[in-house]
Amino acid sequence: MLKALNWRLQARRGFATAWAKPFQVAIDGPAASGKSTTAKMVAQRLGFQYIDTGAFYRCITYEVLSREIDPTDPRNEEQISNIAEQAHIRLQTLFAAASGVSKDQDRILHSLPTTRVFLEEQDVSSQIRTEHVSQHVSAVAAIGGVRQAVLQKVRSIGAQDDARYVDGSPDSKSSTEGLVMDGRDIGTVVLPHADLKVFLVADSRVRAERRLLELIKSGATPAQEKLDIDAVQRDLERRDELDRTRKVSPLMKAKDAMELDTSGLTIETQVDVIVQEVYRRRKSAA
Ligand SMILES: Nc1ncnc2c1ncn2[C@@H]1O[C@H](COP(=O)(O)OP(=O)(O)O)[C@@H](O)[C@H]1O
Ligand SMILES: Nc1ccn([C@H]2C[C@H](O)[C@@H](COP(=O)(O)OP(=O)(O)O)O2)c(=O)n1
Repeated sequence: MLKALNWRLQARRGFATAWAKPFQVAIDGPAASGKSTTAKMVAQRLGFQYIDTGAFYRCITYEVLSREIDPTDPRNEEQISNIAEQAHIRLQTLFAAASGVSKDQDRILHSLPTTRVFLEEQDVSSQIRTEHVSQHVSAVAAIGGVRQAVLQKVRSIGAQDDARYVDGSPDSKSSTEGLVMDGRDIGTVVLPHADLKVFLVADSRVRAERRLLELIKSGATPAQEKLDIDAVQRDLERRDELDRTRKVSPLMKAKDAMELDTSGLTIETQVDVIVQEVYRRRKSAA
């Protein structure tokens, strides 16, 4: 009843002002399945806010490694949890000018929104994406105290009651209309009542090829990073195993999530499937 009234109001006043609770899209899945690329594009197409929860775990890992603390030693768990609790992390997503719908993968990637990540107001966007951080992040993310601290930080963004962490896009309506959040436990723990839950999967060889291409494009030559396709695939599978088997909020598909295998899909198609599903659910809730 209340929902129907809201949707009628929406028709008259526009989506941004009518719906008090933003439409929540939760995207989970294993490493390099396409979560962040898809989530950013969905957010851009719908004018929604985008929150990369993996960035929080990466920032904490970066800080832990900078202090030369071993994240795999259980004796360090309390110290690492304290670092997580005290860390001030802020995301700033900059949306590109409306690019319309394109089928050209390079053009699509070029017009992707960019997320800058600040740790204690220092821009650490590139430092948190190194292989060194990637190799240790699953161990840090498995610590209960770290998950508790990150959960608190990202939930407060999801509830829209703390603007400190996300500056949002230059388009202010994006933070009120809806929200796309990606990670490992968004549909199961962070946003259990999300309006749409998506679980992205892809063959591990395909994911390794994509990740390798991404690393090469970012300037890391295979020789520098000692990378080859088998090593990248092994590392992705090792991280997935750690993420799936940890005790606290492991990576898993929520019962009510829609599974999407991106192995044979173009980026444009996977974005389109989700955007159409958001439209369909909005319509049926009206
Ligand atoms: N359908 C697709 N076809 C080709 N490349 C893709 C596809 N989906 C994602 N990618 C690429 O794969 C890489 C990993 O995607 P990303 O979104 O970073 O994954 P995740 O956030 O799940 O780790 C990126 O370089 C991205 O551009
Ligand atoms: N909600 C989340 C998000 C990320 N994590 C963990 C698991 C991942 O190994 C790391 C990094 O996540 P991120 O999404 O940045 O990693 P990939 O881009 O998929 O390689 O953080 C998590 O446990 N829960």
